[in-house]
Amino acid sequence: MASPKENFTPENCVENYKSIFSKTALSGKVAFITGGGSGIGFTISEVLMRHGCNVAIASRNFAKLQSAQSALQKAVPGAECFIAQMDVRKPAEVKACVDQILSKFNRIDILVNNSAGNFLCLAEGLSSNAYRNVIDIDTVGTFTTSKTVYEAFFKKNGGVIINIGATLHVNGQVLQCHAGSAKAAIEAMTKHLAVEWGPDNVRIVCISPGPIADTVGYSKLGGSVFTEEQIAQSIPIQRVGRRIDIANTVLFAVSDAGSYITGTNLVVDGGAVLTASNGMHGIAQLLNAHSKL
Ligand SMILES: CC/C=C\C/C=C\C/C=C\C/C=C\C/C=C\C/C=C\C=C\C(=O)SCCNC(=O)CCNC(=O)[C@H](O)C(C)(C)COP(=O)(O)OP(=O)(O)OC[C@H]1O[C@@H](n2cnc3c(N)ncnc32)[C@H](O)[C@@H]1OP(=O)(O)O
Ligand SMILES: NC(=O)C1=CN([C@@H]2O[C@H](COP(=O)(O)OP(=O)(O)OC[C@H]3O[C@@H](n4cnc5c(N)ncnc54)[C@H](OP(=O)(O)O)[C@@H]3O)[C@@H](O)[C@H]2O)C=CC1
Repeated sequence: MASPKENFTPENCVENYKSIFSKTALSGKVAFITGGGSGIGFTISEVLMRHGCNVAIASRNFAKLQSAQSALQKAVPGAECFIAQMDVRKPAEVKACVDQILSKFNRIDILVNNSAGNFLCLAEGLSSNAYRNVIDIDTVGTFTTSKTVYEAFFKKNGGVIINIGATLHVNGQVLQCHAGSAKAAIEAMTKHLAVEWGPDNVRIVCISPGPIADTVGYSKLGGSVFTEEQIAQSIPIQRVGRRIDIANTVLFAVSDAGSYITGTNLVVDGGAVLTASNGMHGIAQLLNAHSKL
């Protein structure tokens, strides 16, 4: 079976990227990727650029965005990467960021709501502030950014919104009450917005990854405790996900090939959610040994 176990260059880009799509599939388009300076968001940005799309990436850490921009421009000189600092929890910063992107490119065709925060914690040990903070970043941040882009551009011109979800809420994953609740709401929001904004030619698609190696999420949520082989054994496809798996799915969903897809959730996890271990005692005891992971 073909495995996209790609190698990364020192700049974290995909080495010898082989596209299944035409390299001009997204020519002339502009994508706004929140949290595009690292992990899954970085590879989504790279893959969209490799198909002719200019991108804008934004998050809190400007130095991280600068180094991502320089790596992306080096790997894909034919497309432009614009960076802006913003916190998705602050509507004024999101609005200023969208205004900057529109003054730079005059358009936004694709929004990827990828920014998120997470950690492992039993509900019993979670403060209300910690729960609220994750909901603020993931769920409210997704709503604020979607609404801001809709009002500023999509309402008149149409567009595609990709919400990066997760499968945590499907089985009530232990240690994930905060993030599972946040991602469940994102999945629901995807349907509500698809219904309301469909007539304006706006599609909204949720893409929910399983465990994705080489990411902050993976190492924070158990990937640094269990080996890749241990995690792979529990997944029907027998390997952990790679960033490219999610980036290629985003490419498909935003391309013309995905033009009739809206209001749905694409789970991209090799079947992991079907067989994921979720025992309070096994996982919680092991991981609780690493308090505040
Ligand atoms: C799912 C796995 C379950 C079990 C594992 C078992 C086996 C699995 C094996 C492998 C798994 C491999 C992969 C996982 C699979 C799926 C993952 C699915 C979803 C992933 C979702 C993600 O979002 S990943 C993205 C990860 N990236 C980040 O988190 C980067 C951004 N993060 C941050 O900025 C911070 O971490 C933050 C979220 C805390 C936000 O920072 P900030 O706004 O500065 O917040 P603070 O002021 O620091 O804190 C606010 C309150 O939160 C409390 N807090 C903070 N950290 C913790 C912690 N670790 N534990 C408990 N509470 C915490 C903090 O104390 C504050 O509350 P107060 O009451 O004190 O004010
Ligand atoms: N990794 C995995 O296995 C899985 C990941 N996911 C999802 O994939 C997405 C990417 O995760 P991953 O690549 O692992 O992790 P990263 O930590 O690399 O990505 C999260 C990004 O969000 C940004 N961010 C965090 N808080 C804010 C904020 N308040 N405002 C703006 N941006 C913010 C971060 O940048 P900065 O710090 O500069 O703000 C960072 O670039 C997330 O939505 C996550 O929930 C879902 C399932 C599995």
